[in-house]
Amino acid sequence: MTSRTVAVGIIRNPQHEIFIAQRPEKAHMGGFWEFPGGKVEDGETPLQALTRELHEEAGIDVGQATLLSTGQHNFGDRQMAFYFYLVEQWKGEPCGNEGQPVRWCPQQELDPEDFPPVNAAIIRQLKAST
Ligand SMILES: Nc1nc2c([nH]c(=O)n2[C@H]2C[C@H](O)[C@@H](COP(=O)(O)OP(=O)(O)OP(=O)(O)O)O2)c(=O)[nH]1
Ligand SMILES: [Mg+2]
Repeated sequence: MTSRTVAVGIIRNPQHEIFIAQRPEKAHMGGFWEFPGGKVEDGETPLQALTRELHEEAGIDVGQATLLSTGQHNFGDRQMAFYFYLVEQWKGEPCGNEGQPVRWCPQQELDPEDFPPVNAAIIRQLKAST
């Protein structure tokens, strides 16, 4: 079974809205909403991958990122480890840099059902932290 590490950015503004993007229909977990991010490449740390992915996908330069939690998910055909970072400082205006649908969602309105299964725990954690 293949095993990958994924770095994910929870981009949160001062109004406690979170920037989310919709995965392309044909991608793995297609159609679900996600926190921008992607796979850690050989030779990268998760934080380096986060910075690269948020530049590519959301058009921002990460200032500071705090590791909130990690998670593991067995998707049946693949095993993945996740690093969920909270990003509250960045340069630029987050956008769908790859043409993907994006929106700002109030933290308390995040619905785990809109996201891949591994996101449920971190969404619960965010909502509990107000
Ligand atoms: N970015 C992101 N990926 C997630 C989340 N939840 C979740 O299960 N995933 C899964 C979907 C994908 O299988 C994997 C992320 O890989 P990706 O498809 O974004 O990879 P990437 O940006 O490096 O893109 P690519 O080069 O492989 O096309 O993690 C999430 O909240 N954000
Ligand atoms: Mg990605």
